[in-house]
Amino acid sequence: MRLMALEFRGVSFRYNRKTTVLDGFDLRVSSPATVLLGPNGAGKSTLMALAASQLKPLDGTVTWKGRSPTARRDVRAYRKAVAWLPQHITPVPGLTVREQVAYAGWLKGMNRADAWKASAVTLGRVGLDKLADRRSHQVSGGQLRRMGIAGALTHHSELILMDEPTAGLDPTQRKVFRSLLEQLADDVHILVSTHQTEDLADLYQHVVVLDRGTVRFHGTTAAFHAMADSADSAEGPRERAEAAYTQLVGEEI
Ligand SMILES: Nc1ncnc2c1ncn2[C@@H]1O[C@H](COP(=O)(O)OP(=O)(O)OP(=O)(O)O)[C@@H](O)[C@H]1O
Repeated sequence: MRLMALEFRGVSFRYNRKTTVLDGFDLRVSSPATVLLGPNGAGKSTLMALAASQLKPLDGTVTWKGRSPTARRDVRAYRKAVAWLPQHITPVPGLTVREQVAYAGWLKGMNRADAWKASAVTLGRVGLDKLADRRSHQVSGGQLRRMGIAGALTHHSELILMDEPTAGLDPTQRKVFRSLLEQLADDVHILVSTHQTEDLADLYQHVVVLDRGTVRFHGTTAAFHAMADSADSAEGPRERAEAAYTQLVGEEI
């Protein structure tokens, strides 16, 4: 069986001549729930977009279970297995929530009937069954993100990449989303970039800290928190995470 791991090997990427974001970058993420932290401009979104095959490395490879989105024979399987939840989800005009979820399955190669059937189940899983018939442009930001997850579950993604999934959500929506992430961890891998450090240990087994295209820390959440043990102010989980982060990056989240 191929190992469930996302690997960046010798990856280089720049947007233009001046902005090199990654240069010979290596990272291997294999834990089911990993959080990616880093200051603004660290390269988190770029890393996620490369893993989502929205961007192409100038050099090196990105693989999931040994498959690369840039290899012709792998591209379909890779895109089916790896789902991408960008920060801003654009609803397809005119489609209902359920239609859009089924559409996500169809886009990944499912037949219409299977995608439609699966969409009812996955909407239930994300708690949106009551909104299934509502137009997708008439739901809130948090509901849109849950709809995106339902789409990823519909085509049985193995890894869901999420860029700042709780940004801009009110505390109630954030709580709903976090409990959904907790449930997801049972059967799908997640890689989440975030600035929200509260209760990292409840959700993630591993932490990656990225700073200017370099991995400053990669280890268990317990090891990450342990770095803050000597800090006086590190009382609650959030404070401990922030203290650990500050030690690594030298600034607050
Ligand atoms: N489309 C683009 N064109 C040119 N430069 C870009 C583009 N997108 C990002 N960059 C630059 O690439 C670098 C990495 O940006 P990226 O968005 O990946 O960082 P980030 O860690 O996600 O930051 P944030 O937390 O602010 O979202 C930054 O210097 C940024 O200014």
